[in-house]
Amino acid sequence: METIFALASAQGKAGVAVIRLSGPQSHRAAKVLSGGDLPLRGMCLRELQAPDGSRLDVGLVLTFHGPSSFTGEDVAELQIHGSTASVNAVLRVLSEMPDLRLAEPGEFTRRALENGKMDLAQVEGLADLIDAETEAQRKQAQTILAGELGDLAERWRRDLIRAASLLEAVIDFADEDVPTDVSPEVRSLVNAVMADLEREAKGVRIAERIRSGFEVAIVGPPNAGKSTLLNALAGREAAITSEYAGTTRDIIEVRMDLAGLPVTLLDTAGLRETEDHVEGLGIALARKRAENADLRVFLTEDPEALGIGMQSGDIQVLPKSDLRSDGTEGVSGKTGQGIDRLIHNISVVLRDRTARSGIATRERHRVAMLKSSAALSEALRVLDSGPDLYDIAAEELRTAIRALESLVGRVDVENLLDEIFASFCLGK
Ligand SMILES: Nc1nc2c(ncn2[C@@H]2O[C@H](COP(=O)(O)OP(=O)(O)OP(=O)(O)O)[C@@H](O)[C@H]2O)c(=O)[nH]1
Ligand SMILES: [K+]
Ligand SMILES: [Mg+2]
Repeated sequence: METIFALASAQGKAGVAVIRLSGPQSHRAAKVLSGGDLPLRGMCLRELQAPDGSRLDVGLVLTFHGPSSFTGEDVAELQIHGSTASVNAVLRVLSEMPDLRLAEPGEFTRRALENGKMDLAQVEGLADLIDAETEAQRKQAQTILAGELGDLAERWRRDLIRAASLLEAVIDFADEDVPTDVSPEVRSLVNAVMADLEREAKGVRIAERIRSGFEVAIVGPPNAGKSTLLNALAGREAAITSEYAGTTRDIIEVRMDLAGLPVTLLDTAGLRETEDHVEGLGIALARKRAENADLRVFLTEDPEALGIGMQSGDIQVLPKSDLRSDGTEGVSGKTGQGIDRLIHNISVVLRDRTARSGIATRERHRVAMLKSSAALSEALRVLDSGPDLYDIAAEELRTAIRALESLVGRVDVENLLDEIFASFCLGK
């Protein structure tokens, strides 16, 4: 096994930079760099030296012994000053050592997977955690990283193995009198797993939204103040505003953290009948994107006039509240009046939806769970034909079990690994 190394912290200036090494030569390399023996375990402060004895930097050297390390191999970490030049100097010396090479993106984590330190779902959770920008994303990633999907899959797997073994007992003793009818217990085990699988599969859509962000479209007639509102929500001049009706034509997208939720706000063209060809194109685009968004904010007194249906959870809010003297509630992008309440109302609707997400987070998980569920439903159907077809039902159960095993990467995932690890950053 080769020893790999990489900068584990972010590129660029920082207080501290962490260089990580993993593999059989990692401790020896750290020892050569620090010019002397290292304590058997733990951490020490050392001067790091180039082969000619010149000083590279002073830093902390940490050693971990496999299998009690992130990768499961011997690991060393060098915490040095977070300077681009210091990091490059240490990386250069490492790259000149025999048997050491720069790690590929995700290679440390890949070794952790191969050494059984984490399952495939946890690897995905780790990737999500590193990408997490909002509180909702962080929490979702932590659940997966903690191994909860793996635990759930293991519970389902155990129940299905029990169901299959009940059937197999009948098959094995087909010539003898098997006193009890096993099918009620098999049915009940299978039905319970199927119900779980279907609930989890449904939650994936929401979980994916938490990962990629909810789209919230601002719609209204021209000059309602949509772009001004978008800018106020985003806290910057993302869209052009003017007194000219028909200013916005393209969709303006702003990614933001809205009360801990990842949201992409969409500003759209004002909706009206128009003779202007280009404005008409903008309006068609606005309708399409708004209808497909997760939530619409209708900035208007008359939503019906816009020709887009309000969907469940959609929010209507009156524009330019600063111009209203009648005390009605509304929002003003100009003065900021009502903005906090609008943010609150949007977050309540979205948070209510996030409560419906389960533990599974990815399309890959959904496909595996539906495949498993389809095999289970086939098993139940075959079961109706009585003990003669129990072997076929048992085979369907095994298909369902294999689909669940792919969730955590026990089977059928070789071709997936390159794709998953390619999305990792260097040094992870
Ligand atoms: N008094 C007041 N004026 C506003 C408010 N919001 C926007 N305006 C003004 O109304 C005009 C239109 O604002 P925009 O934000 O461009 O409106 P829009 O809905 O994006 O318009 P289109 O893109 O043309 O559909 C501008 O002159 C803004 O300064 C508000 O809350 N109060
Ligand atoms: K305008
Ligand atoms: Mg606009």
